[in-house]
Amino acid sequence: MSESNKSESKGSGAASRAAAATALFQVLEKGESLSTALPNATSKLSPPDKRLASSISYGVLRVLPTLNNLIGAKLQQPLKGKLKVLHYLLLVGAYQLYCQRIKDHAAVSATVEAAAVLKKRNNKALINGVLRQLLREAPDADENFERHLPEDSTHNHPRWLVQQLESDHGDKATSILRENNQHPPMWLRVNERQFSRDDYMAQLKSQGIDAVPDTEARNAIKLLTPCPVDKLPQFHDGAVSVQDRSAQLAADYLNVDSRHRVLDCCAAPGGKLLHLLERHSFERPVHAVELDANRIERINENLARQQLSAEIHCADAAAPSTWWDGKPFDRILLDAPCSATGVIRRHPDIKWLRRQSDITELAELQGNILNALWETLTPGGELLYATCSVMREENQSQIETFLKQHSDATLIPIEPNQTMVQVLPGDADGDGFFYARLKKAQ
Ligand SMILES: C[S@@+](CC[C@H](N)C(=O)[O-])C[C@H]1O[C@@H](n2cnc3c(N)ncnc32)[C@H](O)[C@@H]1O
Repeated sequence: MSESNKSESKGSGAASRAAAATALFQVLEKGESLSTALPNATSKLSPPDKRLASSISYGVLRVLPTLNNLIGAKLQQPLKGKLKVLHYLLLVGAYQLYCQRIKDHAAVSATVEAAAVLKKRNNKALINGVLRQLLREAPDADENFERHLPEDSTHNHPRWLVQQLESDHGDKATSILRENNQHPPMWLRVNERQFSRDDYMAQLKSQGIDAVPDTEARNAIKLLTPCPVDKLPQFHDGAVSVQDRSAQLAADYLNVDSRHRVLDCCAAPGGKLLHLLERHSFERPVHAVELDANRIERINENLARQQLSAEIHCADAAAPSTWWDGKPFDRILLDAPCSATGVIRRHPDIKWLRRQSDITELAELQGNILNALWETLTPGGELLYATCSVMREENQSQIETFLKQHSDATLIPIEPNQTMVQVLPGDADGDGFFYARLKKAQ
């Protein structure tokens, strides 16, 4: 390797650590979501450096309190103000040593160099000092490293969330907390217009990609190792999409056929909409409502990839007078905006961004949308209420309140003996989701 290549690779190692620290700073100090902060922080990095910055940032957010304890014990005083970003750089370093088990001097050097990338060259000695101490104490690769990590009694969750999960789920709270800290698998949805699931499984096998079918969601396949979508056979022709198996249950639970007039409410990025369109050749256009114009772009991209279409309204679902033509719908899917507490393993930033007060505010918003949509449903029609939340207030309590206020609404079972379905994170290796099916009296 030439001298210039050597310095480039050293520089890019530092750049990925600096980008991870910047993304973490934006999430934890500025309240940005990781899905916004990370692309901004890594925009100039090469694909491998992007992947490294991403795996470090996601990983740090999974075990944040544990790493904070580890760093806190090494610092004489907390890093504040303009130096705060260096606290996040230390977390990045500690994560590599303890959790990625990159117990190597090169990882430490790259993280120390990252201080310069962050324009904190004068503080390199501080980063070096703390990380060298951690390097000495971190376990060897074949040791049980977990016993070297400080205990965190809240399972690396904020206390309010632990308490709420215990109150809502009793004994199951511990397994939810544990699942939330796992790395989620990659699930695919096979487009049954193009392939049977068995045929697509065979395609994957021929490419050396190991996968298993889900036992319940009939289009769902779990990859045993995540892989870039470009490597998936005919991905760009719409043969498959990436979608968790629990989200795929919506298409079964909606109880829809091609004669129905259908509304997909709160539709972006269009995962469930596309699933419905792949399965049914509807006689009339499917309507979709979404408030966020930028996210509608995502629906349009997904429709274009699959060469499918829908009637899309950029509007507030809670105000039907602004988007509804007055013709009632036979089936409505309401995939309501929610706390996303069922998908923390995919979005660990949710643990730190969500506030307890958000839950009540979201429940109110969901209730408003649900009440407004009920007017647009035909007598005898059905509405499927869905969230990716595990909070009672957004789920069971929401539906119980609705039933009390609407004498023309009844719950119809989704599964035998189950009127409301709460899938918990990790059930069948899927995300946490809630479903309830409401029928309007004739
Ligand atoms: C859970 S996501 C929907 C996911 C989507 N159904 C899918 O399967 O890809 C909720 C969506 O609701 C949208 N939303 C939030 N408030 C809304 C409102 N008042 N009216 C319409 N859409 C809204 C959000 O912008 C977000 O895209």
